Amino acid sequence: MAVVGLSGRLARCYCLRAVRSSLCVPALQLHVSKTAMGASQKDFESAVNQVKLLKKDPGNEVKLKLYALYKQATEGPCNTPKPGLFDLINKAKWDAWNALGNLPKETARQNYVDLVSGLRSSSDSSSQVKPEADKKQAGYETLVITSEDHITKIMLNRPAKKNALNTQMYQEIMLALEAASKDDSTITVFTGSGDYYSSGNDLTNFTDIPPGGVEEKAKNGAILLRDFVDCFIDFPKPLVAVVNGPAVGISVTILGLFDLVYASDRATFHTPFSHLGQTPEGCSSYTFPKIMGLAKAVEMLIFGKKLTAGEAYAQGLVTEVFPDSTFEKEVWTRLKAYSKLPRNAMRISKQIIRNHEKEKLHAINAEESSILQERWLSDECVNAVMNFLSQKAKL
Ligand SMILES: CCCCC/C=C/CC(=O)SCCNC(=O)CCNC(=O)[C@H](O)C(C)(C)COP(=O)(O)OP(=O)(O)OC[C@H]1O[C@@H](n2cnc3c(N)ncnc32)[C@H](O)[C@@H]1OP(=O)(O)O
Repeated sequence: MAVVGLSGRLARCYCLRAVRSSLCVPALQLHVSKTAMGASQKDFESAVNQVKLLKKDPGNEVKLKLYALYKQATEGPCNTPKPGLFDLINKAKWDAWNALGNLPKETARQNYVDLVSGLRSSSDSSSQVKPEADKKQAGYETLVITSEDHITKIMLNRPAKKNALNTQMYQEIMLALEAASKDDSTITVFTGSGDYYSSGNDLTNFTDIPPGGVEEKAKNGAILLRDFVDCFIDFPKPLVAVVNGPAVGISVTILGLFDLVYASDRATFHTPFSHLGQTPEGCSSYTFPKIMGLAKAVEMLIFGKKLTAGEAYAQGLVTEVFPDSTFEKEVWTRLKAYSKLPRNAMRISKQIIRNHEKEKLHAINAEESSILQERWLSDECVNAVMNFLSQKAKL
């Protein structure tokens, strides 16, 4: 009976794809609307990315203009109810969008591109950034991104929170992957700052409830999760995880979508899904049994067994383990050598190795996200998250 009920809900969730662009944030809309329009859509997407990288804050008035043009370009004339008088920020956004009336989508797109281009030139000419500092990409708050030696390094940067992934970090990672897929690096590397690689999903993500209530929260979370994991499935260049310390939850599951996983001997790998009333994501319900065999995958994904780096290596999740004392030096020497290999050959080899599974992975990701959408509303999950938050005095 549960299965019948669930499949009905799954079917409803598939239908949600059609309205996805009206529910999610710009970064996600960017991801799903790529094929919708012609040539200038590319310029528009690139302008959307460039906004995130502006070196100078353009100020609220310009931000509202950008917001309004973005909405008009992607959704057309303002079509949402006017926010209440005291909802000041959303009302200002609504007013700006509504003021564009019936401006055609194409014109809005062009105006957006022009506005960003103006902002970029004034931002570039006014900034006096030294070449050394240019290695670090601006515009990210939860990540530190550097490009050097043909390697783009994406470092999770919330060390005080053990690099837990909050909504902003999910969105910034998607943008960073989009940019890295197009930059001139040959390989892309993820790592964590501080003592953790990542403590997984930020459990306070569950506390910020929108006006539509917990159902809307769960629906948006499932869309975000699905788009996030899709970015990893589709990433075209060799993707490397440099696991500098413990890894939990989604930061572990998506390792199955990486091409190399190097771990410090201090790293551990933990997926406490049942403990949290949750279920596997990141395609791990498929990749883990494939990588380590069903028995070991079940131990991790259902029973939450925490693996040491050595165990994760023995089970095929980790490519190689290094002593913590020499970890950084050894790994980066290795990666610098790999990054000099011919870019196209590596890219095409990855395609050959991964492409025949892509469709399957997308379907699995959709199913896992949809099941989690239901789980997040369950008493089991709510109680577990409340428990963590109250222990940490977040409530
Ligand atoms: C779009 C949604 C997609 C959702 C996808 C779903 C994914 C599923 C998962 O990822 S499940 C995994 C969820 N993660 C956890 O369950 C880990 C929770 N954290 C802990 O158990 C511990 O914090 C620890 C073991 C990671 C570290 O313990 P330690 O005692 O060393 O450190 P603290 O607990 O004091 O942590 C320091 C501060 O960091 C905060 N923090 C750590 N992890 C998280 C987290 N996952 N979410 C939110 N906050 C986290 C912790 O609260 C401390 O904050 P404080 O200093 O302000 O108290």
